[in-house]
Amino acid sequence: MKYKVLLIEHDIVNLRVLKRVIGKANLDVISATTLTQAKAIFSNTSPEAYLCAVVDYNLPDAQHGEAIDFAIDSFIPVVVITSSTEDDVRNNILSKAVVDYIPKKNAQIYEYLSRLLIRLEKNKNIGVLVVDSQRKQRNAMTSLLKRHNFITHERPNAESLNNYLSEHADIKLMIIDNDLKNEAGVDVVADVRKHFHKDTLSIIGSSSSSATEASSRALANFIKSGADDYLAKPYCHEEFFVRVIQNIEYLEQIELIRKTANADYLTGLPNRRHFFSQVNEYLNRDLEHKTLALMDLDFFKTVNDSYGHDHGDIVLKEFSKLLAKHFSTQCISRFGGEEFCVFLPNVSLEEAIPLLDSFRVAVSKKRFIRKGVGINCTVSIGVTSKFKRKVESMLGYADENLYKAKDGGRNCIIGDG
Ligand SMILES: Nc1nc2c(ncn2[C@@H]2O[C@H](COP(=O)(O)OP(=O)(O)OP(=O)(O)O)[C@@H](O)[C@H]2O)c(=O)[nH]1
Repeated sequence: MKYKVLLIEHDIVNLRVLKRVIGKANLDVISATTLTQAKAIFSNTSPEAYLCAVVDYNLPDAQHGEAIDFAIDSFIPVVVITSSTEDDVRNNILSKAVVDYIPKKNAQIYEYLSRLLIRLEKNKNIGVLVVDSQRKQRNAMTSLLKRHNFITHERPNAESLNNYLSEHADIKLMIIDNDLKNEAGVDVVADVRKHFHKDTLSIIGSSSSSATEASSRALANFIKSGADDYLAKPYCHEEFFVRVIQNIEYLEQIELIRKTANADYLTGLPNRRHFFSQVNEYLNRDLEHKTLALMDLDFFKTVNDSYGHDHGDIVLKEFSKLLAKHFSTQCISRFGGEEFCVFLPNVSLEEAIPLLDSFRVAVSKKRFIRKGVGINCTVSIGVTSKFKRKVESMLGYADENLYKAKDGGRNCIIGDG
């Protein structure tokens, strides 16, 4: 779903630039130059369709931030932009439940806004769990989190916490108070860490000790027990968001590194190393059937030589998409060059051959087009269900069959004889 952003800005030049920035973030812009106009537009739509509103503090018909109140009352998160440098304007803005406040100083604000919009959209799929015995504290945190579009979860204690986390895969961050009714937060963190690794769940410990020494002891205890960060109460909103965002971004970076390490650079398919680790997991499960197919595009050198390397790359990418579509529930991989592999767990050789053959036919019928030039390609496939302890043995048998398929004229499948 493509979200909308309600933009209320009276300066025409700025309006044009902001529209471009928001459009570039792949969001639909609904713009108005006055509050009256914004109200008229908004009356026909539901707030759920909006990611946020970007609102100028000073509008011709709303000179003191009234447009902010309108957006908040309409349940849309608000980002305020203003050219005012006065302290009372800043204080007035920050006294309202806004997401952020951006002074119109220089061109950098557009870059900042662009990153903020992307963050707000991503947050819609990210859950944050607040574990605190005090309802007031839980409400204060969840209301701040909702402002930034997070999915919020609350628990008054640690009862069945591991089950709750397992059942809610959207939760990427847990903020936990140390003074829970029947347990210390640090002990709960130590237990949670037995089941949820730092790569998949971030934890911020929290406590309301007013003494500096006690607070720094709580921090050390939390970190030693497996938390990633610490938030002392009372906290200011900006510190709260900085810590939340930093911990979420850390997880996103880990995820990005993991994806990059596991993917083939050209096609995005799992690479050979990742394929081996996936298949080995299946092999440890003692499956009834195990089938593996090795595939190789036919005369691919001729494709490169006749149409150029770029066209060859397009063929490899399109072939990969087709492979992923046909074998969406199996383990697939680009092994390198024009060689691909599919592991079909719990599929017998007899069941696999028609599936693989329908893929072979689909490849032979596809026109791989680049810059208006279309070419056809075929694929040879060697398939096996023979297995001796390791995946490498299956690859050896599949390779022998692939060799026979090439030798037998290509564009065909050869199974165990
Ligand atoms: N465009 C492109 N070509 C690649 C890539 N990796 C390997 N190749 C090319 O794939 C071709 C493989 O050629 P060969 O091993 O001779 O095999 P073939 O021409 O497909 O012939 P058969 O396998 O016998 O049907 C070579 O020209 C490689 O340069 C790549 O990432 N992109």
